[in-house]
Amino acid sequence: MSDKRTDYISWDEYFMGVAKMSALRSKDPNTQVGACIVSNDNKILSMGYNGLPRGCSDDEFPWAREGAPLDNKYMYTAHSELNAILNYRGGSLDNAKMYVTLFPCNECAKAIIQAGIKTIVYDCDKYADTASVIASKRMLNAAGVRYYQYQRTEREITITL
Ligand SMILES: O=c1ccn([C@H]2C[C@H](O)[C@@H](COP(=O)(O)O)O2)c(=O)[nH]1
Ligand SMILES: [Zn+2]
Repeated sequence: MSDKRTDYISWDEYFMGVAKMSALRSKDPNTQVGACIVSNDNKILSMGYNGLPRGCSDDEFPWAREGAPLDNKYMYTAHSELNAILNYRGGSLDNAKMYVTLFPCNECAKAIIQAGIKTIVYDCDKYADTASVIASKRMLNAAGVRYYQYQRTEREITITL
C-alpha cells in the first residue's frame, strides 16, 4: 500500500492559489487582481498583478477611484492580465490557460485573444453588469475563448512567511 499524501491541492487550487498570491503584491487599496498563465501540460508560464507601470511610483500616482480622470487610478494602472502576458519571456502563449481572480475587462480580453490564450478560469465576476465586462464576454465568445468560473473548494491554507 502506498504512503502517498492524499490531501494535496488540485491543479485548479494550485493555479488559482498562485493567482491569489500574486494579487497580494498589488498596491490597489480597493481591488487586488492576480493572474497566472499556464501551459497545456500544467507548467506556469507567467504571472501578474495590477499595478503601475515601471518607473511610475506607487507613492506618487493616485490610487483614488473618484475624481478627475488625471487624479484617479484608472488612467495609470496596468491590469494583472496584461502584466502577466507582457511578463512572459518565452515564445508563444497559443492555447495557454489563464487563471485570474477577477473577470477580465474589455481591454484585457483584447490582449488575451491576441496572445492566443484559449481558456480563462476566473474567480470573482463582480463587474459582470458593466459595459466593459459585457463587451469582454462578447469578444471572447466571438473569438472562441472559453471561460468558466473557478469552483471554490473552501480549503484554507496558512502559509507562514
Ligand atoms: O481586467 C481587469 C480589470 C481591472 N483590473 C484592476 C484595475 C484596478 O486596479 C482594479 C479595479 O479597481 P476598482 O476599484 O474595483 O474599480 O482592478 C485588472 O487588473 N484587470
Ligand atoms: Zn483589464
